[in-house]
Amino acid sequence: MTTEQLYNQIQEKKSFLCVGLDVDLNKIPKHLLALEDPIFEFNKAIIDATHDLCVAYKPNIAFFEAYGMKGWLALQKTINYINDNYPNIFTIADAKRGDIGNTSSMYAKAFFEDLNFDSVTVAPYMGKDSVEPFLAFENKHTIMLALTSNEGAFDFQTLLVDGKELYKQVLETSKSWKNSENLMYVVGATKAEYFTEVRKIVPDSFLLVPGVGAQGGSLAEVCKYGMNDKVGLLINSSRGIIYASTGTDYAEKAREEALKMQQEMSGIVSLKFKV
Ligand SMILES: O=C(O)c1cc(=O)[nH]c(=O)n1[C@@H]1O[C@H](COP(=O)(O)O)[C@@H](O)[C@H]1O
Repeated sequence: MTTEQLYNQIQEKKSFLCVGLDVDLNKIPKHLLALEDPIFEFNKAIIDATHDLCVAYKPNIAFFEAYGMKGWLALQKTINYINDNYPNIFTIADAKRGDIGNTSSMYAKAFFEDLNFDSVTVAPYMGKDSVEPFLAFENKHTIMLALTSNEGAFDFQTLLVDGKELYKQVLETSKSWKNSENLMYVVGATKAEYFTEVRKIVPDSFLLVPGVGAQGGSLAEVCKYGMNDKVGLLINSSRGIIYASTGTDYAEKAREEALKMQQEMSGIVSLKFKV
């Protein structure tokens, strides 16, 4: 998918919501556990209930890998279900990969070719040759961690290197990499005050913004400081949407939560573009 197609979808749906699929068998409604593939059945119901309100889905790979072969099969069924039924929706494999070049190439193949995701999250710690193999794929996107939503972000990401915070160095340096137009960046919603600085370095890039909902970040604040001319944001909520209810009405309640976010986004988009 191209960023233009993603932007068109944002305009059409008046939404820049990404629903995170972080499926934990201890948290999903108990009646699903009797089914052959509870993870997929849970995802399918959430996707069917929210697809018109969001522009992206982000399965977090850890939540599938934790269940071994069954989990990986559920991941494959989930991505195929989205691609077959809602092909306009942007898909993010939240895998936070990155390794020496030839290994990164295999990670990229796994998520872009075998599973056919539109994007994958990547950690920048190993530098240029660990990220460029992901960037080589046309119309696929590499979402690199810049400033994360967790407390530990302050351990390294904001340390000064040559008088500049490390996350700023990461953003700046990555712009010189081959095919850097295929980069997007993760910036946590819990750090809204940093978005102004981020936008000075990457004014046009899409930012994946986790941390609203369960982690307490504010959608309005992120939009105030982080939005660009083309919105340029994908705001993720996982637990706040998918675990809105633990009863048989879980999909309905997930829709209600997604709708609340979409309505807030619709107001912001309409105001910004005066539509
Ligand atoms: O890359 C991510 O998606 C990510 C980066 C980050 O800085 N913080 C963060 O929470 N995430 C992911 O975003 C999701 C947030 O989930 P909730 O807090 O339940 O909305 C989880 O899948 C996290 O792994």
